[in-house]
Amino acid sequence: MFFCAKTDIMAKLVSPSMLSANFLNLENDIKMVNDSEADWFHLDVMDGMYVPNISFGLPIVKQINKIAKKPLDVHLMIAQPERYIKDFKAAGADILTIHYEASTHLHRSIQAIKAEGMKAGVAINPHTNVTLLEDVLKDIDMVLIMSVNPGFGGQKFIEQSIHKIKRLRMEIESSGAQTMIQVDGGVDNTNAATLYDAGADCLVAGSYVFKANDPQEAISLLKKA
Ligand SMILES: O=C(CO)[C@@H](O)[C@H](O)COP(=O)(O)O
Ligand SMILES: [Fe+2]
Repeated sequence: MFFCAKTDIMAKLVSPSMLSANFLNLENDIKMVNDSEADWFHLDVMDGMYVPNISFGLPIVKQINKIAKKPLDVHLMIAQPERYIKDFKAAGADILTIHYEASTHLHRSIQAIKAEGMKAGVAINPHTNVTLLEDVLKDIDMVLIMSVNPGFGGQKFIEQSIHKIKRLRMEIESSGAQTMIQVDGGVDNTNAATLYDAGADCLVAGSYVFKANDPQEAISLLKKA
């Protein structure tokens, strides 16, 4: 399943974050995700400016795209993301998520992502109120609620995020938008069911999946939560 509207079917998607994969043997982890119940590949691009960490960029996304058999869900944690929309399309991104806080002309950037034929996502940090997205909700395919501060894997889930998911779900339903809700940061088998119940459609999990003895089983547990 690529995208599905909440109103059609209860979506329970899982997008493993490759930030926690083994970069000495990335091919092995890509194949593991290909053969798992995961829906997408979550690729965290960090620039050391918008967030304090540097992860990977276009060359790695291009390589992953060569063998990934599922959509590439690219989470851009970079300043002025509008500069790279065409490049990430060329690298193979299917869903391109940019940060509300990093975008001066958010509406224009959303249109540019869609004009390239990608699904458009907007991410919000823990301090950003979901109501700020009211005027673009119908224009975007997905809202990514950061449940940790962006920049690193392996952080503790921020409980207030559950309230934000519920509030955003209510806003989406009352506006008639078809926007999906993705939750990213500190997700594991102890909070997955609560997040889906609160209104999440897609869970991102990095360390929970890749530190598990059996990563495919960890993905299945999230799908079944
Ligand atoms: O965007 C980010 C971090 O900025 C995430 O996608 C993390 O990579 C998720 O990692 P875990 O919290 O699941 O370990
Ligand atoms: Fe992410």
